Amino acid sequence: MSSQYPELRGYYHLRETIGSGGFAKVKLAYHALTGEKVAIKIMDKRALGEDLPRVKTEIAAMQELCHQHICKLYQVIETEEKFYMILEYCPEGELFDYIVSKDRLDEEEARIFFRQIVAAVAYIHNSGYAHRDLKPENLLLDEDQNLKLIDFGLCAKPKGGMDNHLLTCCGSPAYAAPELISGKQYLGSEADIWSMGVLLYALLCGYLPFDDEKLSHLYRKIQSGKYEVPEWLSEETIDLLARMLQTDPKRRITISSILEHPWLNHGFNVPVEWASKYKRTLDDDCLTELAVHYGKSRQHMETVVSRWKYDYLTATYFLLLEKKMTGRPVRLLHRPTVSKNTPNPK
Ligand SMILES: Cn1cc(Br)cc1C(=O)Nc1[nH]nc2c1CN(C(=O)N[C@H](CN1CCCC1)c1ccccc1)C21CC1
Repeated sequence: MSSQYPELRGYYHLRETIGSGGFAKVKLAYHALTGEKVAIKIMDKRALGEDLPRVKTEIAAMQELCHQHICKLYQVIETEEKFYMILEYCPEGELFDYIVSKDRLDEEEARIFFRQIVAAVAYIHNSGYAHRDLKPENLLLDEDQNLKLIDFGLCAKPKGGMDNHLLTCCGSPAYAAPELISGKQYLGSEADIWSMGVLLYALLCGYLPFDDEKLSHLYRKIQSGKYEVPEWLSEETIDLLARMLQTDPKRRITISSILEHPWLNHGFNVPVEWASKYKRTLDDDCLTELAVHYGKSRQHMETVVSRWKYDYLTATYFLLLEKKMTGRPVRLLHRPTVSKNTPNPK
């Protein structure tokens, strides 16, 4: 198998394919030095065609975005024919499948998830990005049922900041804002708020507010802004949904007002902590373990890690940090885990 992916040999031990889309596939793998599970998104450049810029967009965005509710990028490998993105592994799969398995979520459970989604989007917008493809398929669950946002291939970082308008129509139709499908100029942040409204509705109802087999009929429904309000929704829920699914983007609720909305804070006495929990400074224990492993000084490791080249060292640092944040020993495997195709050293 690794003969098919020679660039990964010795660094990652590949396992089964866990996802495959048009121009990409995602495989489970183990990072050799830490033994940690990762998800490797493998894209073939030829198959990508004119979608190639999307990959560069996604890589650039994910290198800048470091947040507890955004799927972490550890390493990027580019070869003649392929891109490899080594990403955080989320063992519980897509939020989409979770909603389907439960029909719909009750308010308490939906609120816990939605607070995490709002935290991720507030952080992205504050970093000057808009995701533009928010939907339950792009939200994965980790082992603690925490949400991780993925697929930044359609995200935008408007030049000159978030007040500059975008034009490209993208994302999934059922989650697309009226101004986006009418081909008008739009603000990525406002379009994201609309998609979050559709997402919240899907969490609480188990079906979409605007749906139709015929695309033209779906567009008409979205532009009407009319949707069915089931009797199990509370007043506060109905109020928040109405403010997010506001067809006029200039009257639509902003992310900062969502953070203060009664529904989001019902039963909580702390506001949503949307700032990144990742520190700017490098972690001492991780640097020390790296220094011991590579036989270099701690100072040298700090200098090299700080270059954030998203190479194997960046991945090893982040995965050591992951072990520390989840209360496990900050240790590298001195003899990397032997996989069936690692030849015994002579
Ligand atoms: C499905 N599943 C079930 C279990 Br259990 C774990 C998973 C799983 O996929 N876990 C997982 N961890 N980390 C990742 C994944 C999936 N995954 C993904 O990036 N998955 C996306 C899913 N997109 C949603 C809409 C279109 C495609 C993907 C993108 C291209 C090709 C295939 C899949 C990453 C790498 C970030």
